[in-house]
Amino acid sequence: METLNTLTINCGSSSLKASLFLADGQRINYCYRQTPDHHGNYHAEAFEHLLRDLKNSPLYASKPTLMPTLLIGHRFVHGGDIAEAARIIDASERSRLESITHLAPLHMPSNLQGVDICTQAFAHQFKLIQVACFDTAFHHTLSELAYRLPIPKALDYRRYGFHGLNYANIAGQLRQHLGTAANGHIVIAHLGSGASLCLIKNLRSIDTSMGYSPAGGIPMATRSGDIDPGVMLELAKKYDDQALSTLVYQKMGLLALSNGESSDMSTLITSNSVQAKFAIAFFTRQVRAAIGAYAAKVGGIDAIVFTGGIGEHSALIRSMICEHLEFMGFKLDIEKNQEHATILSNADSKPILMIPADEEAEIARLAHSFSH
Ligand SMILES: Nc1ncnc2c1ncn2[C@@H]1O[C@H](COP(=O)(O)OP(=O)(O)O)[C@@H](O)[C@H]1O
Ligand SMILES: CC(=O)OP(=O)(O)O
Ligand SMILES: [Mg+2]
Repeated sequence: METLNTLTINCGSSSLKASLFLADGQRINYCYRQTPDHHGNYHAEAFEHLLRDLKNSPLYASKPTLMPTLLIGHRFVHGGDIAEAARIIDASERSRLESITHLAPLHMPSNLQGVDICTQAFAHQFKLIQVACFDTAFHHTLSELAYRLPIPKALDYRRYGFHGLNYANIAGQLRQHLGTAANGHIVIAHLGSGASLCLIKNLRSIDTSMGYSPAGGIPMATRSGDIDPGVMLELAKKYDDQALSTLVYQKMGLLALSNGESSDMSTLITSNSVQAKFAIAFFTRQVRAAIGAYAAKVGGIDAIVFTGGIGEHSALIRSMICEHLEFMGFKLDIEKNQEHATILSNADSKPILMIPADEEAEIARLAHSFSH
């Protein structure tokens, strides 16, 4: 396969992460943070910073006579009903993606904007190949028991599941850490600004906490996760569509549980307030409950993997989640947990791992399949 310079773009709900994978094997990472409780177009400023930084990157270092090809892989949080992990972004794919934008309003508008910004910034200097890589694709292995919602089939809503690019990348690394045990029942807890869990078996998704949209599942920075449909019915009487969407995606979760103090976990951890402690206790209890539910569904789980900004960096949150999981055979090693080691568990515990999220590596791998 021809190796091309590849740029990956990943708009998270609190960040813009990009990586440049250069043809010579070099990798350069870029990360720009923003508060997730902004309205509307909140990745625009981050894109400006990225373009400025890319101007000074090795991408522009050589001056070839022919127009070089640049492969750009974009993380698209929602892929809709298609099973492919990635697609070339042509006019028809673009309009298909536009038609499902409302299903992930914190991500999809920025995902599409990223494509336009890249076209404007690079099309005059590079031959562009832009590829959409889908978070939903990893969950196409879910059985009907896992993807059906308890509503009439004719309504045609299902569980899609998200964070799949990171789950796929982690699944690809598990054999190296666990050997054949990697084929067991493993819960991956992706705890970032958006948060979800995935139960895998034979390295494939068999259940996941997010549902039809990335608003479902466990509570997140500003999203509630699953709540009583009766509450939604009451809220629908009080708010119009736009206000209700803003409430559900931007004003709930940790931000609401901490009575508005912060949606950011590291800020909550450093706070001494009662409401910050309450939000943390609520979050960790819900993550633990999701792990327990998966264990009960399949008769026990063999390993737990923490990933995502919180899962990677917070020893406190990991220890609060694992505190009551000893009965399932999971015990953290206090020192390894503090050191953020890859294997966090005690010698007499089932494996507990920490694997950094690297959606970019998976995006680059998928994009490369379109390089010729
Ligand atoms: N050292 C830390 N301790 C606790 N939380 C942290 C730490 N570092 C990052 N986080 C949290 O990780 C979250 C962001 O995770 P990330 O996966 O980067 O989000 P996203 O991809 O959705 O933008 C924020 O809540 C942030 O506070
Ligand atoms: C799907 C999702 O919520 O992604 P992120 O955690 O990057 O916001
Ligand atoms: Mg993310």
